[in-house]
Amino acid sequence: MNDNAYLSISGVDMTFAKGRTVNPVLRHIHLDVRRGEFISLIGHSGCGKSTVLNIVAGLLKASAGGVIVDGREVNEPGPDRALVFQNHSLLPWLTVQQNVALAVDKTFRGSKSAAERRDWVLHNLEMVSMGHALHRLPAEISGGMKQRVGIARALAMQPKVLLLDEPFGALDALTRAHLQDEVMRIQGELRNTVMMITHDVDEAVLLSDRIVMMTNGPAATIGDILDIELERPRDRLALSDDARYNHYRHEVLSFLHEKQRKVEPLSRGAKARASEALSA
Ligand SMILES: Nc1ncnc2c1ncn2[C@@H]1O[C@H](COP(=O)(O)OP(=O)(O)OP(=O)(O)O)[C@@H](O)[C@H]1O
Repeated sequence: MNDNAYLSISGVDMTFAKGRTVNPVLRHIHLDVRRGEFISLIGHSGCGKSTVLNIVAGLLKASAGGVIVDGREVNEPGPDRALVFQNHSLLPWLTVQQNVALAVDKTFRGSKSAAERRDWVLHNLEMVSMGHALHRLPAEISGGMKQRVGIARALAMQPKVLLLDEPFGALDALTRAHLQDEVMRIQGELRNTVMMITHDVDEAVLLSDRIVMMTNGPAATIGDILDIELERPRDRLALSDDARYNHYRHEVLSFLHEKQRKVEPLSRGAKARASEALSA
C-alpha cells in the first residue's frame, strides 16, 4: 500500500460459487486512490466493475485481499462510503427533503442539533439546485431531479469516499451533461474522493483524474490506468477541440475496442452455421 493512499484496494480476488459452479470474477485488484482524487472504472459489461464498488462499499466481502479507507479496514457498509446508483433509490413515500433528512439524521443524530441537521439538508439540496422542490415526492419529479436528490443525500453524509455506479446512465444526453457539470463543480468545491463506474468514454475523460481500465472477465483485473492531466475547471465545449482530450479518449477507446475487444460467445445456431460453412 502506498503511504499517500486514502483508499487502498489490495490483492482483491472475488469468486462467486453456486453449487459446483465457481465463477472467478476478479483477480489481483490493486488500486491506491489519493484523497480528493476522482477515479473512473471502465470496462466491458460483466467484467466486475460493480463487484469492485460493492466490495469497497462493504456490501460484498472479497474472497481474498481487502480494502482500507483512511487507515481502517472495510468490513461492512458505513456512512463513510456513500453509494449512488443508476436508478435512484429514493423512498417513494417520503418527500425530497425527507429522503435526505433520513440519511442526515442517521449520520449526525449524535453530533448536530435538529436545527443544524435541517439546515444541512437544505444546504445540500440547494447545492444540487433542488431547493425549489423540497416537498415533492419522487414520483412528482424527473429522472434527472431524482439523481440530484440521490447525489445530495450521498454528499450530505459527508462520506470519505463517494461511490457512483453509473450515476448518469439512465438520463438523456442533455440532462446527463448538465449533471456531469454539476458534479464537477461540486467536486471542485468539496474535493471529495470519488470512485465512479461508467460506460461512457467522454464522461470518464471529462470527470476523472485517472481512468482505471479493466480487462474482460472471467478473472478480470486492472489492465491499464490512464492519468488525465487536464487542468480544472474543465469546460466540455473547449475540450472537444483539445488535442489532449482527444488523445485520452482515443487511448480508452483503443483499450476497450482493440486490446479488450469483447468477443460474444456464439449461440448454438450460429455455431452450427459456422461448422456447416467450414465443412462446405
Ligand atoms: N451476487 C452475485 N452472485 C453471483 N454472481 C455475481 C454476483 N454479482 C455479480 N456476479 C457476477 O459477477 C460478474 C461481474 O458482475 P458485475 O455486475 O460486477 O459486472 P459489471 O462490470 O459491473 O457489469 P455491467 O457493466 O453490466 O453493470 C458477472 O458475471 C455477474 O454475473
